[in-house]
Amino acid sequence: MLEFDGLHKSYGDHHVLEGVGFTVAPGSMFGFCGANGAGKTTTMRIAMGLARADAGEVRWRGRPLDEESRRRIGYMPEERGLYPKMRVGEQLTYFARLHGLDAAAAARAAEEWAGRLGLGERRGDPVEKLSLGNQQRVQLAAALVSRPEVLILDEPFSGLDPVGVDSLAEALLDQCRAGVPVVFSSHQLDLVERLCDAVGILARGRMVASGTVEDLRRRESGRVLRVVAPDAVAGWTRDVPGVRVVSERAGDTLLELADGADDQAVLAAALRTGRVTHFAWRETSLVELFREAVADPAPQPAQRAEVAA
Ligand SMILES: Nc1ncnc2c1ncn2[C@@H]1O[C@H](COP(=O)(O)OP(=O)(O)OP(=O)(O)O)[C@@H](O)[C@H]1O
Repeated sequence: MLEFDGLHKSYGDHHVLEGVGFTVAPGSMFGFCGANGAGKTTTMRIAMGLARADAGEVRWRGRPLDEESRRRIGYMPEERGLYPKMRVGEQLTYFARLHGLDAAAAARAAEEWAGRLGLGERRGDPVEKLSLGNQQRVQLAAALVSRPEVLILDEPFSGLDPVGVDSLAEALLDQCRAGVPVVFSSHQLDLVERLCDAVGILARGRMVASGTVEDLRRRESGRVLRVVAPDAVAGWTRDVPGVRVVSERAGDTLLELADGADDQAVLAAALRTGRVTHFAWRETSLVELFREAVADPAPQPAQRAEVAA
């Protein structure tokens, strides 16, 4: 297990992390989400020893990470760290050697990863001559080239075109299948939903939601039903208890049902308006779950009074 346990970090009086914790099992892909400035990079930098936690620790296989175990982690920093004038192939070989591969194994791994990430023909080019997206691929290859036991990647998909996204996604899924735990941060929630078997959402210095996307859906406060009844007029659900209208347009209605509200009573009310052409629970997207999780909690009455005073 890769365990992030009770991480606290402040810069001056700014509490960035206030007890962040999550675990990533071998062979699983963890999507680390949160608004800009939520603390994702800080969390990853602490894991890599580039920032010091005020409290808490990160463990791999039950032991706190140290310099030695970090050499077995493939890390892709947000601020990217390539040598612009060095050729792609040399650079990858260099990173592989830094992580302990011998010269022949490093050269083989560099060639393999350049090929797998679509950089085969660019091996002889200096990095600075590559487009940003291709530099991104080199950075990822640099994280993979040492056959890491763990992958920690800070926004690896940003700036990639759809083909780049697919080749990176395939490479990461391969790593997972080989038993590597993968953590990556991303604002591309559709991608996180597609690739990750677990997701964590960071807000206000804590993980406000974590689990599988299915878990998060189950924990959601209400369930959303879509009903299309072309002849219905606005307010047709008025008499059904526990139902809140989310949106209503030309007979196409989204409804949030409180726990215990009767969906069959909704159907009966819809049928009283005429034809019903669609009646189904709607799957909440990760984007909606994210919005709900990071929304500021409503202030308590006492706090409201303070604000008003
Ligand atoms: N060295 C530092 N000194 C002071 N404040 C810092 C430092 N590093 C990070 N911060 C602050 O910590 C907070 C969290 O930053 P961090 O980069 O970890 O967020 P993030 O979730 O990765 O954001 P993004 O999605 O925008 O990359 C921000 O408010 C940032 O300004």
